[in-house]
Amino acid sequence: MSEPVISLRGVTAELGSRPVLRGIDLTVHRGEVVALLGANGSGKSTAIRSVIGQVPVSGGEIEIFGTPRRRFRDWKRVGYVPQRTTAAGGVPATVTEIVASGRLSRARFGVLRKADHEAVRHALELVGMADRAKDSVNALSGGQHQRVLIARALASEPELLIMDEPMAGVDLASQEVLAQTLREQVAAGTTVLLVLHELGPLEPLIDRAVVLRDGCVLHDGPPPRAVGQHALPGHDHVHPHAAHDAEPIRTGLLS
Ligand SMILES: Nc1ncnc2c1ncn2[C@@H]1O[C@H](COP(=O)(O)OP(=O)(O)OP(=O)(O)O)[C@@H](O)[C@H]1O
Repeated sequence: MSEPVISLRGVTAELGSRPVLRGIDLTVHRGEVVALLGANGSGKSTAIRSVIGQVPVSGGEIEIFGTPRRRFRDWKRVGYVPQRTTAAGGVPATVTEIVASGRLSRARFGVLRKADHEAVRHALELVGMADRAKDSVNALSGGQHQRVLIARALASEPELLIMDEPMAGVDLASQEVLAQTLREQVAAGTTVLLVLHELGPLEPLIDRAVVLRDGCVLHDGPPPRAVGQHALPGHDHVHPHAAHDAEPIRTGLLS
């Protein structure tokens, strides 16, 4: 197996006085696409925010590209799409400016050069938003905001993409566009960890699913075929690739 790009071992975190991560083990290897699944409040966002350093951990170890997270500085290698939020947070900015902000980590002395501007334009093309480049982000719909945030993450041409529900609020046609974009990124070797509620058009891309429940890993293995009826509490799921005598996996995604 190739080297781990993300590694969490026994990670615990509290928010307020509430234990939110209660000993998470999670490894994502180079080139893998791993979906983080689980019910609302199970700790998915907190887990990925602990990886990018937005949530302090109280125990365990996190490594990114083999470096302890505390010492990791090479953020240009990482693209992050936060859980759905407006791209500018009410600040007046154009679509290009937001996406360009994702390129700054690669720009020397914070100055964008021709190649950087091209990367920004390319990222906008990848998410089908090139025609809105000059528009104010405040004039975009929720799903368009989401696509701009994805373009911002892609603009630094990251080796690792961490995305929190990237498809939230995105219509099906645009989901297909984004799935195709992601497929190309993955084919080019990008590693992906993403929070999802439904596998949807991304399903064929997912190598592994990690299901959280109450801040613990409930399942780490083949993705469930459907995050719907099949995932209801108590439903015994046998993955079609599993051996015939394999133990059913209780995904319990929604419990
Ligand atoms: N800032 C905060 N302060 C206190 N508790 C928080 C805070 N943010 C999240 N929590 C709590 O931590 C738990 C995990 O939240 P988290 O956002 O990680 O869940 P999630 O699995 O991503 O959920 P969802 O599917 O709803 O996005 C929840 O019980 C939530 O109430």
